[in-house]
Amino acid sequence: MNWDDDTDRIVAPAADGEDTAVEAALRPKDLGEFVGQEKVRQQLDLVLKAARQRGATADHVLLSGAPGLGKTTLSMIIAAEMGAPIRITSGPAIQHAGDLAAILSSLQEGEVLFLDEIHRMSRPAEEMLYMAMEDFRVDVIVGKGPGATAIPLELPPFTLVGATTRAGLLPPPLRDRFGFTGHMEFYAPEELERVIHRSAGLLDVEIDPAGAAEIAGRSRGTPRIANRLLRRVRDYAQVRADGVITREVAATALQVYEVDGRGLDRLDRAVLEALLKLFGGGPVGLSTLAVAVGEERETVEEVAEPFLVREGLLARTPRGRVATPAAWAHLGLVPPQHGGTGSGGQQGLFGV
Ligand SMILES: Nc1ncnc2c1ncn2[C@@H]1O[C@H](COP(=O)(O)OP(=O)(O)OP(=O)(O)O)[C@@H](O)[C@H]1O
Ligand SMILES: [Mg+2]
Repeated sequence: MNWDDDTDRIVAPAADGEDTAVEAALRPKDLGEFVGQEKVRQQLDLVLKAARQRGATADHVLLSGAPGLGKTTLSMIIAAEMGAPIRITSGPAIQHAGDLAAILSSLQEGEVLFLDEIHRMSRPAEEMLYMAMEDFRVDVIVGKGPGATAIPLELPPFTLVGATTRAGLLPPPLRDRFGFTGHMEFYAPEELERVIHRSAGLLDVEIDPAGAAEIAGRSRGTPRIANRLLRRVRDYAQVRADGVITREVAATALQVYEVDGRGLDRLDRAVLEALLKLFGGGPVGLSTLAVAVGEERETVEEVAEPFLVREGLLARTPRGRVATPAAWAHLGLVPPQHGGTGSGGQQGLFGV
């Protein structure tokens, strides 16, 4: 398996081709259907209601958060709640200021412009966006060199919804031009259970509460992963069981896909096992750890570690990677005793 392409993993947070095809059908259509994110939902509800009452276009909204938490979904909900059309584009698609000018000048009044991956826009486009957001105006440059002139072009009021997985990468002048910023958090297991029940209903698959809880616990706080695991469990339930997703069906199915009870996959477990069994829990350098699992440094650092750190299973320290007590417990191993000879570290090294 090619781990460098993160999308090969069943627990990858980014969308794969199948997700893209299915997600449209599973997307909540209004704020009421949108599960969890209570704070963002309440705040956004106020922003949108107030704008509607005033008969005005809603303020620009920035949504930040990890992949698969619902940024695209929420942008579509914003448009739906405002009864406005939505235009979808992304930072990487806008390389020249002219690309952006063309989009902006064709917007209708009140339209929502969704700019995904806004942190990946080119600099000149970004600067044009500042003026468009603040003054609803762009300067179209005609001609080149000293003879070039800027022709101001009025824009109808619109709502920019920007999405980013890396809010920290946005230049402050851009961040400041959003009237509201919503930070999307990872979802609690109970919230993911609600996502799973809802999706199961839409996919017409029978699932009991324990089955939903089992999938939720392995979904890494991410609705996209919950929906993906649900689809794989559904396949298993259909082929190997009587079609109903129970706790046992979910657990067995996800074992087949090597997703453990806490949502770790094969790579995550390989990293943890190497850290515990070969290096007594660390500290060990990233490069050494990567060699031990036969992976690139970057793969370990960018693909496996973030979730392990978030789960409190692994810590990054100045001296190297260290396993936490929770890591030993998760793999059912006993940490080495400090001090004595023939310690657990030795046992870890040669024993297993
Ligand atoms: N709060 C939610 N309630 C129900 N389903 C959700 C929720 N958030 C996300 N989903 C589901 O998860 C899937 C992924 O969501 P979405 O595409 O909006 O994520 P994203 O944040 O835009 O991800 P990316 O950063 O990769 O673009 C969608 O199919 C949607 O159905
Ligand atoms: Mg998205």
